[in-house]
Amino acid sequence: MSKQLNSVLGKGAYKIVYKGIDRDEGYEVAWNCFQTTRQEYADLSQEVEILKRVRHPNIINFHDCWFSNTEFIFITELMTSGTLREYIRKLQHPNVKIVKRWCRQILKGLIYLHSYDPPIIHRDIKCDNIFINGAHGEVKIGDMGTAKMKSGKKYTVIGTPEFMAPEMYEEKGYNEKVDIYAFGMCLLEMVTGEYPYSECKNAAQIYKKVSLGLKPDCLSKVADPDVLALINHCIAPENERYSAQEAIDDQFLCVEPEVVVLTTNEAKDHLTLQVVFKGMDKLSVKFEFNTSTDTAEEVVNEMIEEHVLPQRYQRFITHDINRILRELAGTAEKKEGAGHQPSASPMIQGSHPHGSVPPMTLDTSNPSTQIALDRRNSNTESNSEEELPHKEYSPDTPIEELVNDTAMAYHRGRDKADEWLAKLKNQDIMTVGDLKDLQDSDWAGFGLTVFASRAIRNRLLGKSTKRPSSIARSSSTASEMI
Ligand SMILES: Nc1ncnc2c1ncn2[C@@H]1O[C@H](COP(=O)(O)OP(=O)(O)OP(=O)(O)O)[C@@H](O)[C@H]1O
Repeated sequence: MSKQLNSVLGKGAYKIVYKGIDRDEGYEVAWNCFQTTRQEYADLSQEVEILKRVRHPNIINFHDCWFSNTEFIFITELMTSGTLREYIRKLQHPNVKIVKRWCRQILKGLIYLHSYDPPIIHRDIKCDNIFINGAHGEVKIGDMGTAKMKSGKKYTVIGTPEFMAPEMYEEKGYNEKVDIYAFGMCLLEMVTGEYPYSECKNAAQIYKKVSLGLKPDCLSKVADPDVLALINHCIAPENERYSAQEAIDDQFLCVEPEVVVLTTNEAKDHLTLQVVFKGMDKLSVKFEFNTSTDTAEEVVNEMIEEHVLPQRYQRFITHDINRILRELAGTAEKKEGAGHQPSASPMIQGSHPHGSVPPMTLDTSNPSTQIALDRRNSNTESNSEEELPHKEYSPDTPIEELVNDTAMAYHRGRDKADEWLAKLKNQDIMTVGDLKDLQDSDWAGFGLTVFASRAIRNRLLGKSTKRPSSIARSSSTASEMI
């Protein structure tokens, strides 16, 4: 149950938003008050049911709602750093990196909404409805589901004229692509700092321009051809317009991977490497590399075949692994010249690095979803499940039992089991019952590798997939997430 606090977070044309506190959990929330009648509230029951089911890291969470007096009150996640619009004004011209980050997050939210059957259409995407949590630069879509509440009120147009696709003005009906049109206008505002169609004095003028197919004046100020192309794909006529997935796959938003060295063994011939996708904090692909037997080309091809990496990064990642191997070889030679180390052969494309390892980028900032690819040369771990007898776990079985059985089934040592346990316990998972009925997104939040998640789930569900790391079929491969 939440309690309203007196501080006003903001006022819009339709609602006042206060800060509130969730009395049970102790966290702060946004307390939204929307003037309505009991009948209108009752008419919204279907929308409310949908909103309660919507759960995505890039969409503001809807917690609870009720009718009181003349108000529809709904409690949502609190965002601490204001709206994207305020940020754009503050930063003047946000740099391209930030713009890409924002866009990817907004589009991930839209991909999620549009993947419902029938698709959930936001209908009022604009920079004032996109919120930021400054500390992590997290971006979330807000003002969900209010389009229907607002219809029939004194402002009859649903949406905001500047961001409304031409088909929204017509009587013919529209689909989820109206959100992509509005996203295109948001991107335009992000890169120019101007509200689209600011040359128009009122909604009627905007309507006239939009229905004549005239683009906003500030579009001519977009200098970057990639940005311009993406905006144009988003604000194109409905039948030519990008879907949310096509927009995120656009060249401008393509993420740039980088390969980093995580660990090496003492002989320096077994490396643990990681492909990190810049700007995609939660995604990385970790894999073993044996410099005696592997080549960058082979390893990358293998990961592409397993659908762990998208084909389009083949050249880039191969090149980056070879760069690392050359750097290792270079350091080895230097050391050799200085007489500190035994001789080292030049180490290009999989020859032997016997020299010492140079200081390399060690990315420890990325604890979350890692795809641990235990490749064929890994001499420590294997992914094939041993035929441990199937076991039914009752809900009150301590989580230790399930995790230890899983580790044993997949030949993982005590250390691994302890690492998995710590992560689960950190999220208050104490018994097998706590794991039942969890959604994919809950599992992703544990910070376990995809391998560990799948292995534990398989064990829990009594599945023997033989290859829990069969990343091609996993729900969060790089290729699906990028
Ligand atoms: N979840 C939230 N966390 C923090 N502040 C919020 C949140 N939701 C809304 N606000 C604040 O309240 C203000 C009013 O909310 P909002 O703009 O959604 O109202 P509205 O009446 O639906 O809007 P509009 O006039 O755009 O139709 C926002 O500008 C923002 O400052």
